[in-house]
Amino acid sequence: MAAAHTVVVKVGSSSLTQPSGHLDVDKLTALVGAIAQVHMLGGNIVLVSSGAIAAGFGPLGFSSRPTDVATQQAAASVGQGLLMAQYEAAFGRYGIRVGQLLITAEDTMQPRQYRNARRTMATMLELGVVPIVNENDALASNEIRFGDNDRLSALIANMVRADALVLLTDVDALYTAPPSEPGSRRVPFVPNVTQLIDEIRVGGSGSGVGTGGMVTKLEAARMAAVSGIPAVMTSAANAGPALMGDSVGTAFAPVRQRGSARRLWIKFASHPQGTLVADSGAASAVRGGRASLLAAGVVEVRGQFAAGDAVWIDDEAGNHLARGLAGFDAEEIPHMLGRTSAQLRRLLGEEYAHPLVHRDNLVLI
Ligand SMILES: Nc1ncnc2c1ncn2[C@@H]1O[C@H](COP(=O)(O)OP(=O)(O)O)[C@@H](O)[C@H]1O
Ligand SMILES: N[C@@H](CCC(=O)OP(=O)(O)O)C(=O)O
Repeated sequence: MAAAHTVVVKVGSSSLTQPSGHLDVDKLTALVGAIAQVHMLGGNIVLVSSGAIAAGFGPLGFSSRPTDVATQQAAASVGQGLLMAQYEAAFGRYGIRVGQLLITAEDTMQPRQYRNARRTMATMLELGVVPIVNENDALASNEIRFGDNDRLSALIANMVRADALVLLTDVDALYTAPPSEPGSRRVPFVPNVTQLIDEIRVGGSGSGVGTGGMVTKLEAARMAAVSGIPAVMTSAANAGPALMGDSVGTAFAPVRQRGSARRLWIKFASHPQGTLVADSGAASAVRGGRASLLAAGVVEVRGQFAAGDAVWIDDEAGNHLARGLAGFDAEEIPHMLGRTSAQLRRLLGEEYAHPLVHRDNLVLI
């Protein structure tokens, strides 16, 4: 961490607000102080900040976080402005400019939006601006929204080629079980987060304002790890020591070289809307990696989905082999099953002579 040049810091709702649903300006100011210190030492920081919904519901007169999506979106629209006003003022005391980026899950997968977001953030960093990122809650549709910002922060870390990801929350570390359970123990280091799962029991949010709890934080750590990015998870109160490289919280080692953000999204963040069942030949081709799923090797299609939606690819025994983005709507696929590309071209036309899932859009489980 001490050697990292570009760091993505994610802070959760519970670390920025009071339980009443109003922004806790002292907490926000303390966080900004820690980030400003790194910035003044020449480090690049991208801040992924939650808190729009939590900051918006109190001023709108609600006594607790709304549960329906439309009201959450309205609360986020109110809260996002309040949040940015506080960040502008707090960073302004150090002479640091901030800029807002509101991103949807689609932006992290569509190549053009992805490139634009990456270029904008790179330019902001060159200009000495601290980008402050949140999910575009007002626009994100229910089926595809992240909801929490943990996984979004891992995708942003991948996007800006960060050297480290810092997840700040209301608990000081990962524990062997939800910390409210007696006997749960602190876990200081996770050498391979992709293999962790059996010994650690994780639960949802404990705060009433956060979303996702430890489940999505571990997913974010896993996404970072397979992108070659180390992660640290600790409480927002430990932001300063964590950014300075002190051993606080839980450190997650990277397990692999950097991969593409699009494939990370498909593997960890997409919501499959249906299933394509592969015959034994297609199943072994998919398992082997780098193969597209052709209609000739698919025996069944289940579910309602449109071209571009995520689907499971299963074998005939019902095992999940992979996730991918469908190349066609579910209704189009029954006419295509079992046919080769040449047959599809002849019978249905050139636009059908394509894989059901292209290998660039297919990720093994
Ligand atoms: N094994 C675990 N170790 C640590 N915290 C856990 C664990 N399982 C569940 N949690 C809960 O996850 C919460 C943090 O998630 P969340 O409330 O979504 O925070 P944020 O708003 O920062 O994203 C903690 O307060 C804790 O109650
Ligand atoms: N984009 C939402 C994030 C929702 C949320 O609660 O996230 P988190 O606190 O990171 O679990 C917001 O700003 O309110």
